[in-house]
Parts: sequence; C-alpha cells; structure tokens
Amino acid sequence: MDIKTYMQTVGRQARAASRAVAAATTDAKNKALLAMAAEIRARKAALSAANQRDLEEARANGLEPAMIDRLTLSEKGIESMALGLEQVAALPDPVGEMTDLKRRPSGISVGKMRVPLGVIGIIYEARPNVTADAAALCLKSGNAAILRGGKEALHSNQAIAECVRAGLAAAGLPEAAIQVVDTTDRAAVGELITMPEFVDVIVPRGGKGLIERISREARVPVIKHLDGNCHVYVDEFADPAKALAIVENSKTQRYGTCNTTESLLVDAAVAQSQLPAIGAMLAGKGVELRACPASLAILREGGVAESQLKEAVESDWTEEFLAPIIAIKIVAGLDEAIEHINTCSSQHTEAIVTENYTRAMRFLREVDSASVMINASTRFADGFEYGLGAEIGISTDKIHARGPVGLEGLTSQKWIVFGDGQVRS
Ligand SMILES: NC(=O)C1=CN([C@@H]2O[C@H](COP(=O)(O)OP(=O)(O)OC[C@H]3O[C@@H](n4cnc5c(N)ncnc54)[C@H](OP(=O)(O)O)[C@@H]3O)[C@@H](O)[C@H]2O)C=CC1
Ligand SMILES: N[C@@H](CCC(=O)OP(=O)(O)O)C(=O)O
Repeated sequence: MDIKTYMQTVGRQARAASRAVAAATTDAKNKALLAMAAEIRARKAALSAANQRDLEEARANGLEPAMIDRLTLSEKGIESMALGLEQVAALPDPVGEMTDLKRRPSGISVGKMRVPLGVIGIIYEARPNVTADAAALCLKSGNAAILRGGKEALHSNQAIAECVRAGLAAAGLPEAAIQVVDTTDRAAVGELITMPEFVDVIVPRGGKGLIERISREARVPVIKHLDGNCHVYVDEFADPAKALAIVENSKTQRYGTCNTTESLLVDAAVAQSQLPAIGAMLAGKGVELRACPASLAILREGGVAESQLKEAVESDWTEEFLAPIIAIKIVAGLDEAIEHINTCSSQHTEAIVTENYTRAMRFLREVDSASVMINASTRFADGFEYGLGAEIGISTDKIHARGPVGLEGLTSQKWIVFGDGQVRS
C-alpha cells in the first residue's frame, strides 16, 4: 500500500473510532487505561527487547547522548509508563463537564460543555514514553489519536502500541482509537498534516525542521509544541545561593529536554560577584560556556579553563543546544534582560532570580513566554510538576493552549442552552 492510501486508511479509521471514544463512558476509558498499564507490565521483557533493538541501531548511527537518553526505556521507565497510565485513569474525566450556566433575561440558561477535539495527530521525537502518555491523554479526553513518533523509536513504539491496542480491546473500545504509524517515511507526516477531513488538530513536538514543514504544508489546525530556548536571568537582587542552584538545575539536570535552560543572563551589577561561582559550577560539570566578551573576561579571571570557554556568536542567543553548552550574556539590567528574552527566546519558559518583588512582577508581566517563573528552575515546566497529572507536551503556541498541555488542553468547550419553549422576540 502506498503511503497516501495507508494514511487515508488510518485517518478514516480514526475518524470512525473518534465517535465511539467521544461517547465512551468514563468507566470504559479507565478500564482501557488500566488494562494498558497491566499489558505494559506483563510485556516488560518484550518492551525492553524492542527498545534494545532501537538503541543498538541508534548507537550504530552515532545518535547523540541526549537523544540516547530520551530513547532509552529502562525498567524504571517502563514502570513509569504503567504508572502514568494509572495516574491518567485516576484523573477526573473532563468530557461532558458543564460550567458557567447563567440564566438570561429571556429565560434560557446558557453555559458551556467540555467536549473532545476529535482526531488528534501527534508528531513527536524519539521518546517512547510519549507514545503511552499521548495514548492515555487522548483517550481520557475522548479523542482518537494518530501517533507518529521519531524514527529511532520505531520498534519501541510498535511494542507499546500492542499494549495500547490490547487495553482498548479489553474495554470494548475500537483499537483504531489510538493508532501508531508504523512507517518511518516522512511522507506519512506530509499526509497527516494535510487531511482535515480525518484529523482535527495536529500537535507537532519537535525542532526547527519540523516547524518549517508544518508552517509550509499544514492544512489542519496546529498546536505547536516546539523548541525551548529557555533563559535564566540572574537579577541585581538575586540571592547567590538560589541563583547557583537554579542555574545548575535548569541547565544540567537533563540536557536534552525542551525546558532546559540554554541562555543565562546576568545583571552587570552582580556579574563580578556571582558569575565566577556559576561559571565554575557549570565548567565543573563539563558545560561549554559561550560567553559575551564581558562575561568571558570574568569567567577567565575566575579560573574557567580556556578549553571550556568560547566567545558567543550572534546565533548562540537563539540556539537550542540540547547539550552541555550554555550561552552567557551580561545585561545592563531588567529592561535589557526582558528585551533580550522577548527577542531571542522561543517563548517556552523563562525564569528570573531575584528577591525584589517589583522586578519579579515586571518580569512576570512583560516576558512573553508560555511559562514565566520567579526563583525556580525552568525544568519545572512540565505537566506532572504543574499538577496536570500528565502532559501531551509543552505548547509554544499562544492560542487554545499555552505551556504544559494536559487533559483540558485536548478538549474545547461548546455552548449549551437549556430552554423551556422560549422563542426570541
Ligand atoms: N515543546 C515540547 O513539548 C517539546 C519540544 N521538543 C523539541 O523537539 C526537539 C528535539 O527533538 P528532535 O527529535 O531533535 O526533533 P525533530 O524535530 O528532529 O523530530 C521530532 C519529530 O518530527 C519529525 N520531523 C522532523 N522534521 C521533519 C520533517 N521535515 N518532515 C517530517 N517530519 C519531521 C521527526 O521525524 P524523524 O523521526 O523522521 O526525524 C520526529 O518524529 C527540540 O527542539 C525540543 O525542544 C521535544 C519534545 C517536546
Ligand atoms: N515533560 C518533560 C519536558 C517536555 C519534553 O517532553 O521534552 P523533551 O525531553 O524535549 O521531549 C520533562 O521535563 O520531563
């Protein structure tokens, strides 16, 4: 079957299944989710074997350590997937929730009902746990899903898809409710984003190449979950211990995630006093420092080895390194920090370190990103950490859903009207 015919078949099946899933009871959806979790535990060995196959191919192809980290499904990772499915089962069902009912002078009552979006197409990186997370969230929110994971994770994703299908079948729900595309041919992505008759919304999780293709070709509405060029700004009134801990966690806890900090801005007033300790900490962890001339001088004086220092070039301010590399710039103050962030960031997540309330509140109001934080690590930008139970990803879009997207972000609200024979005069 050619790719077009294959994707049209997938789309048609998803559309048909979406109606059944939208009408499914909470009990049926939860039963499916719990059965999927049980299948994942029961098929642990098969999942590990499939993942090993992916890892071997990835290593042979020279995949970078951060990507290998994402691709790896450890025993703990497999258990986390099962727990994630159980956690989503335990979350309240958003579908059918009625809110904002108000009686109008005409006698009708007007309110809103939360409803699924329909069929959601998700294109995501080579991170197998996303397959289980996305399946869980789409199902619980009453949507059908077509999942297209990164090519390096093909075998892991297919093994997870088997667990998902078995769970759906155990609850009497159509297996086509969650379909995992079984080809790595990118032509399938091209089809997925151009079939509005079968797909209601596309969630692309990825970097620049994906962004370009989606903006050029998509004919289906998109909720972008794109790159994270996240910043930490160490303000003149920063507590040095907090600044050190926040930069360390934001940059070095995991290098490959989209909420990892890629640029550090330091207020000139505290650059001499705070940058040497921050620079030594980062250098001690093997991070390459791409610094502006002023910060370069301070870092050199502070004893950072030449091998770990580089003068920053213009493109470093907009780069998402996803690696032990950080761009460092000394700024004249809060205004310059906000201006730099609003010009260079990807509007994902930014943090200020300060003890000054007025400055913190200005940062919150004026920085135009999906998550803006005071005295906290950018790594907190995550659905679990925000209490959503789980996340489909982190939206860098401005409309419909911004920041970590959970169940609610996968639904919309329709107006509902209760009358008793009223007519409009
Ligand atoms: N905001 C968020 O929630 C998230 C953002 N990200 C971002 O993703 C990026 C890292 O992941 P990475 O794997 O490198 O991202 P990529 O953009 O390379 O890949 C992500 C997915 O998009 C597909 N893709 C990429 N380019 C194209 C194209 N031109 N046509 C069709 N499909 C394409 C890939 O397919 P293939 O496998 O064929 O390469 C893969 O399935 C980072 O920028 C990170 O910040 C990641 C996760 C979540
Ligand atoms: N939820 C993630 C961040 C979002 C995400 O999935 O990012 P990525 O690791 O780039 O695929 C986390 O902090 O664990």
